[in-house]
Amino acid sequence: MSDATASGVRPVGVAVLGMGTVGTEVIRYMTENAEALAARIGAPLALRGVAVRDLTRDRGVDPELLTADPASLVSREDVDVVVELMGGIDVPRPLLLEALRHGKAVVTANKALLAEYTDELAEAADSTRTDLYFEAAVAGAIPVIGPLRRSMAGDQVERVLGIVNGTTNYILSAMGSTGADYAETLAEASRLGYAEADPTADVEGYDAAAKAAILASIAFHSRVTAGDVYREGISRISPDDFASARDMDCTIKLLAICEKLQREDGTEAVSARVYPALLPNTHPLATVNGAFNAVVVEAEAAGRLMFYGQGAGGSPTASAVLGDMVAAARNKVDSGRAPGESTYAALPVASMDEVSTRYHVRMRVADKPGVLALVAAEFSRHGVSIAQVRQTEVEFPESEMDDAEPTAELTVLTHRASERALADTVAALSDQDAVSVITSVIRLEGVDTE
Ligand SMILES: NC(=O)c1ccc[n+]([C@@H]2O[C@H](COP(=O)([O-])OP(=O)(O)OC[C@H]3O[C@@H](n4cnc5c(N)ncnc54)[C@H](O)[C@@H]3O)[C@@H](O)[C@H]2O)c1
Ligand SMILES: N[C@@H](CCO)C(=O)O
Ligand code: NA
Repeated sequence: MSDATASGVRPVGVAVLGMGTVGTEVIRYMTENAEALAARIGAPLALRGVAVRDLTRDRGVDPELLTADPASLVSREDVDVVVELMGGIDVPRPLLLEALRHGKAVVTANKALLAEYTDELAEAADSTRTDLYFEAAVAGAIPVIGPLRRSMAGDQVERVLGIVNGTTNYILSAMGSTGADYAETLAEASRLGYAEADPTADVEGYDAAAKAAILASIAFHSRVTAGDVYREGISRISPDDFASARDMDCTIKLLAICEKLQREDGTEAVSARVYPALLPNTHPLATVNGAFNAVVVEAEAAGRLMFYGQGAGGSPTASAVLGDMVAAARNKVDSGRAPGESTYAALPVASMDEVSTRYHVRMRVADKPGVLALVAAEFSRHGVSIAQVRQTEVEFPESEMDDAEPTAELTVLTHRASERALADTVAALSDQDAVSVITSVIRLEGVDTE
């Protein structure tokens, strides 16, 4: 570490890579609350440099500290903690490896990077016995990585169920309350600044899948990467799906689900998946609306815990980053180290075919004798047990009345069944002449009953 201050305490040197939405807030709070942070750490934080792309912009930071070359900061003698808030994978990956190999503690909010490369980052941190912190990478301000890594380190986590993407939760909440369709609501989310210019990572579930990978790895002491996570986005959810959910006292949420599965041979595996699912209105996650996030953790001894709050935005995300910076800086002052990554359990990742859940299947069928029996027979033939069936008559606009055959909409709620059995049932139903279309298949989560 570098020079001592007037009080004789050596400051903890900090380099911040990236000064965008989150980086700007981190530096602002770090400056405004410098005294309080110094008291909590036992030494002041000293900002040694900030990597930015555009050196000409006034950012309220001493221009001497700005550099367009992040590599020049990561191995500097007077830098102890490297805070990465640039985003992306290819640029930060070698920078953070370099920082860790030089013994710098790393704090990052970069879920995309962590969901692919935690292994090599953790290995680099181990090689110099330094820290790798990433609370902000999952559910922004909400403390969830810290509790899983530390507070629950003595328990056996069985399941993690979360709403971990604010953009999609905003869209689904708005669709549920206004009856608007997906495209209209996405446009509104963009207008309000919730959705990014390219919303693909959010609406197609990639962002949530990265977070699910990080959560599953920590919760089950195993290695799960983004590519291991089964993923479906929300773009096919329609106002009719919400109407049908309401009829069942349910809502629809994009869920990240990480759970331990018992395989047929008695061994255990991890399932990590992201998809929009029906959730009973009585479930604690059903009331999480707008851009908020929440994560429910179920563990053997603790039972069910719920973490709720702001999962995105400059200030909330900065809160998590600053918490990690304080912890990392304290460890530098005390020569301590945070709990590292533990993957001792090395559980394999289960395929989606091994997952079983309940399903809500909507289809349009010919409204004539024998059709209900035929549909029921297909479910039965594939070993899928039906829990409820609802039938409504489809009313056609007057202009189409002359050609229209009598048609019914059938809604079938199943008991728990395997993905494979359900997929086979749907394929068989689609081949039936009496079934004109399978309108939607949505899983039902958050119910304890079979
Ligand atoms: N914004 C949020 O709500 C939020 C929440 C949780 C996690 N995160 C994560 O935090 C990170 C930062 O997000 P953000 O919203 O602040 O992004 P941002 O795009 O607003 O900021 C990133 C900044 O990094 C700079 N940058 C990128 N590459 C650079 C390079 N090579 N050299 C110098 N500067 C470079 C960009 O110019 C930009 O100013 C991302 O990994 C993101 O996934 C963001
Ligand atoms: N795009 C993310 C930001 C937080 O990771 C979201 O909507 O939740
Ligand atoms: Na968090």
